[in-house]
Amino acid sequence: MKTQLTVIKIGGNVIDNSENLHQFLLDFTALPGAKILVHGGGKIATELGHSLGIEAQMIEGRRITDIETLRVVTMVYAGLINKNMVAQLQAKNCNAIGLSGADGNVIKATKRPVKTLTHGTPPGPLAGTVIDYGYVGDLNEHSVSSATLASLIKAGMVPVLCAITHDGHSQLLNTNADTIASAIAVAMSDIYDTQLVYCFEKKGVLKDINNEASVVREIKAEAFAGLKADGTVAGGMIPKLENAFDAIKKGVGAVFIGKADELPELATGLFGTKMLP
Ligand SMILES: Nc1ncnc2c1ncn2[C@@H]1O[C@H](COP(=O)(O)OP(=O)(O)O)[C@@H](O)[C@H]1O
Ligand SMILES: CC(=O)N[C@@H](CCC(=O)OP(=O)(O)O)C(=O)O
Repeated sequence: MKTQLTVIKIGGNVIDNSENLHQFLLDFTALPGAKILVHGGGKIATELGHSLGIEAQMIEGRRITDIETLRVVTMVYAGLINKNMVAQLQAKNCNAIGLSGADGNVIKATKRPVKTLTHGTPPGPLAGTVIDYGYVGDLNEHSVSSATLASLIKAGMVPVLCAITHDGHSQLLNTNADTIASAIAVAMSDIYDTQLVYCFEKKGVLKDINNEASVVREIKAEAFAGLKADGTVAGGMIPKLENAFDAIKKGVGAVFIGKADELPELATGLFGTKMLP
């Protein structure tokens, strides 16, 4: 029987609130079994960029990352956020080790080619637009070194991954943190019985975005297109659900989406939204 592993992703809106982050890291530390933390930080990168006169440009939930923006996101994700999070976990007796994808070659990515959008989300205004995302890294099934992550876990450490990857030729790349969490969960499924938990600031996927009591408890893959078409899920929730269903399809045991301050209940499936194949 495989050992259990929980891959947890924490979003930028929670990281931006020190009280919420402190409570989340306490709950994360208390979570039993092997675990990996993946963090975003998009909101903080946008704010820091703005203060430096570098304005954020997002297309379909992904940041256009020119060379100036790459510098900002590297400083924010791999530096400020990652190291603060590791220090806070260490203070809670969790032996965290902070990594970018370049460290130990844990995540190798490929620079996204310039592409023509075929559809847009929702379909319409962006169709046919040629987009150069710049220094954005795409992942494939060979990107994550599961053996290296497993050896850190076996040595008693808790890997904490940021959204910076590399291409193996000295180039750092910016990769969406939801995508990193999904790819790690998929790769680790070869070794562990893996579950993936997406934590953000809402109680789950909501039927009505303004009503926290409207959590959709389970979503089947086949229902996703309809939820997108009728506008129930929008913005950053679209790539999150794409990554969640991708993980389920590729062998991750369970995927949950929900509120960061309900992590214990979320990780046991009591609260939040569960993805179904
Ligand atoms: N049906 C929905 N339920 C919950 N959130 C939704 C929904 N549709 C759109 N969203 C939006 O998606 C956002 C989450 O995506 P994102 O900001 O990328 O997450 P993260 O904080 O994890 O990076 C929420 O803050 C919310 O505004
Ligand atoms: C390519 C790309 O879009 N990368 C993301 C990585 C950070 C992230 O995903 O942060 P959240 O989880 O807080 O949104 C970005 O720069 O916004």
